[in-house]
Amino acid sequence: MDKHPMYYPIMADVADATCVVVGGGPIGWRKIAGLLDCGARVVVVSPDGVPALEAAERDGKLVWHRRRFRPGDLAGAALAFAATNDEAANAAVREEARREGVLLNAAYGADQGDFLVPSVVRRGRLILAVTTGGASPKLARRIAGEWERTYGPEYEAYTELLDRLRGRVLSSEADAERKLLALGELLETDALERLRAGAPPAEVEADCMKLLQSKLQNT
Ligand SMILES: C[C@@]1(CC(=O)O)C2=NC(=C\c3[nH]c(c(CCC(=O)O)c3CC(=O)O)Cc3[nH]c(c(CC(=O)O)c3CCC(=O)O)/C=C3\N/C(=C\2)[C@@H](CCC(=O)O)[C@]3(C)CC(=O)O)/[C@H]1CCC(=O)O
Ligand SMILES: NC(=O)c1ccc[n+]([C@@H]2O[C@H](COP(=O)([O-])OP(=O)(O)OC[C@H]3O[C@@H](n4cnc5c(N)ncnc54)[C@H](O)[C@@H]3O)[C@@H](O)[C@H]2O)c1
Repeated sequence: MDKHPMYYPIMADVADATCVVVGGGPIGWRKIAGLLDCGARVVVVSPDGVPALEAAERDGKLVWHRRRFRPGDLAGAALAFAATNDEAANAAVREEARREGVLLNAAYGADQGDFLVPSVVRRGRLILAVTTGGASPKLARRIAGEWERTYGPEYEAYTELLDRLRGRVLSSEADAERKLLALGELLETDALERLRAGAPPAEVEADCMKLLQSKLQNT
């Protein structure tokens, strides 16, 4: 078996980071759309592009240089994306990324870049991401599809509820041992089922807190 990279998974905050996407076809656009969703400053280099790219430029959402890639285009970039259909251009982007120390996503082949874009399910702050390391993007997509069904929209409110409850437990007056006990109970309530059934989050939170209070007080 070939040796594959031991990818180090991270969740990157790209808000206001300059991300250069080279190539404005459907694949380049998929990366651009994902970056815009995360608040990145997107710079596109491509002689032409899909209609959605035209619209995004018109709306002032990104900067688009309508020309072929040239050395210097990655200056100041935090991340770079090579998504052209031209082998020489993709290789030129790769060379410059190496030289400049810019992390590169190579849409044309997993082994050509520094990082991969996974398939993602978002439920607010809860983010599920999966990759096959380039073996089968379709399998990654399928697994994310399964997660879509398992982790429904209620998980967004549930995650926020857990965050608030956790904060309330940690900032309570109870001693450390009782806090730990209460934290251990956080996932043992019926909050998820109730949120799924449409109960108001504030009501669920109040009931959960009552339960946790008993752990914080009488042990
Ligand atoms: C997850 C996702 C994210 C995204 O792109 O945003 C993504 N590919 C997605 C879908 C997808 N891509 C392809 C198909 C057609 C079926 C097939 O070929 O299997 C489908 C299925 C579909 O569209 O349903 C074709 C394809 N993909 C790559 C190559 C080049 C090569 O491998 O040589 C070729 C052949 C091109 C050719 O024909 O020449 C390369 C990459 N694609 C990756 C990510 C990275 C590895 C991730 C991993 O292995 O897990 C990597 C290495 C680089 C990267 O782009 O980061 C996105 C799902 C989005 C979602 O979840 O909605
Ligand atoms: N990662 C993935 O999921 C995935 C899926 C399918 C294909 N791919 C790969 O991604 C590549 C792009 O796919 P696509 O469907 O968007 O292709 P496409 O041919 O529709 O678009 C390529 C874009 O690159 C631009 N381009 C060409 N030469 C350039 C240069 N020198 N400088 C800047 N821009 C240049 C073109 O003008 C065009 O806008 C494919 O060739 C394939 O290798 C990746």
